[in-house]
Amino acid sequence: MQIPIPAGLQTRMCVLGDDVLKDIPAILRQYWPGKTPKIIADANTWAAAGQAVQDILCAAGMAPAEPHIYPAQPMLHGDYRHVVALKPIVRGLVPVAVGSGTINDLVKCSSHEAGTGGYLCVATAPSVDGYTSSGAALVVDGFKKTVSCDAPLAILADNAVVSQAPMPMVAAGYADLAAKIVAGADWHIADALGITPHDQVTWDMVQKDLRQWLGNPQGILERQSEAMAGLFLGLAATGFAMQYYHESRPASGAEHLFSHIWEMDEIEVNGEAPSHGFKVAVGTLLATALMDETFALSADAMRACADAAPEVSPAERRAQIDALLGGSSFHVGAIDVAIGKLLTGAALQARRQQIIAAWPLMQQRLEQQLLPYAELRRRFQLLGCPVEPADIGLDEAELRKGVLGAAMIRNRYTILDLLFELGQFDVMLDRVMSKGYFTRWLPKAENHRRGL
Ligand SMILES: NC(=O)C1=CN([C@@H]2O[C@H](COP(=O)(O)OP(=O)(O)OC[C@H]3O[C@@H](n4cnc5c(N)ncnc54)[C@H](OP(=O)(O)O)[C@@H]3O)[C@@H](O)[C@H]2O)C=CC1
Ligand SMILES: O=C(CO)COP(=O)(O)O
Repeated sequence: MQIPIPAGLQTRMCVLGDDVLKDIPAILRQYWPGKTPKIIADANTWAAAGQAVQDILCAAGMAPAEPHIYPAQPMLHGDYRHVVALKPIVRGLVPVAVGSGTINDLVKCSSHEAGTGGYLCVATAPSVDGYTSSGAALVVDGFKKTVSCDAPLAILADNAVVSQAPMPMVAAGYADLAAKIVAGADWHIADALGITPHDQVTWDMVQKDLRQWLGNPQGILERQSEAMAGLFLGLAATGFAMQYYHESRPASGAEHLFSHIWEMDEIEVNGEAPSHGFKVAVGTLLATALMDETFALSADAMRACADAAPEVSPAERRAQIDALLGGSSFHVGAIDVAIGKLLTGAALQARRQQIIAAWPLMQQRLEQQLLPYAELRRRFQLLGCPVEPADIGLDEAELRKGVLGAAMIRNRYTILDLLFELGQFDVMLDRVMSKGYFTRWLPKAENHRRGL
């Protein structure tokens, strides 16, 4: 199946199908005539598809370079330091990324910076929406950000490989796709306030068929071909939306920001970092709960709460940032972002009025947009996604830190900014924590990381 590519994107082809790896030599000759391919994989993805691709290249007389294979352990992370190391390795060659989100991001960024004229991505799991996007989600000097870089020229996904990927990776992809529901709600909020207006073409790329792609979790659990294809198609379409929009707003809202804080804090469960999609699953439930609690209030009730809430001065905000993130590698970045977007005085009052005026519109849009919390949780549970903070190694303090810190690290207007500006951040967080949305946190005594 040729996955449709919106006009004007860098990506030239995206194929999901049976036995597609054999087409790789022809694709390489078409887009990179006369150049030498080099596979970048890790031990797991080498076994899943890398060796097969190398054999196909050799059999086709393409004389591929020696593959670059990362060990399976310690697990590879999307850290910019790997990009620095990879750049000289891929320079002058055609990089062929064989792997999932991390390998793809490392190859995407290093190919771009080494000027290879693009790269070929061979996806090995339906675990993320990043294959088709034009950014790489990387930790740069301790700060998780999306680094802008060219998208792959071609993406191939072989059914036999992606549909046999480990179920936790499939579930992670489902959660990354389900996150687009709540990320869309965040965009509705920003649009209703005139801060980030919708781009209809981008919006439709993600949201038009989203409920259909997500609608058969049982089929995904059973690895039914149509349901699996829908999952991959949805993730690919979302990546294309990021590529088209030139940033990740169509794919990410508060739920991703929570996940970034937890990733930067290197949370672990049983000694392993939970996957991107698993952190996003808990983030998606958390953001849904925050939105449900917030918009359960009428405009009048929210106005009364906001009127009684004191404003936060730059010095007070700075103290909050220092207290929460001081000593972490992302402290300085957070100061720039969070102080930069802080509203005070007349500007804050004007924003509060604007929010209250747009309240009925936001309520109506979010009611249509959001999946009920219980249904979202049921689907995640069915697929084996985490649904409780303890499932991804969070104690109560770390969960709170994710929410408070998420509001400090990105200049993207979400429910978190709205709550902060209304002076209702702590109130709504306390409600979510006390009303049974979550019941299992890691006991503080078991959290040995960083002396939390
Ligand atoms: N650029 C963007 O727009 C986006 C980027 N991301 C980023 O993607 C990263 C997460 O990617 P994700 O795919 O979840 O995880 P990883 O790429 O980190 O892979 C997790 C594990 O799965 C293994 N694996 C992959 N495919 C197979 C397979 N077919 N069979 C067996 N094992 C397999 C990998 O092996 P091995 O370790 O050997 O590779 C690895 O051990 C994060 O850094 C996230 O921020 C996420 C969304 C969007
Ligand atoms: O992970 C992403 C989308 O799934 C990228 O989003 P961010 O903008 O939060 O980095």
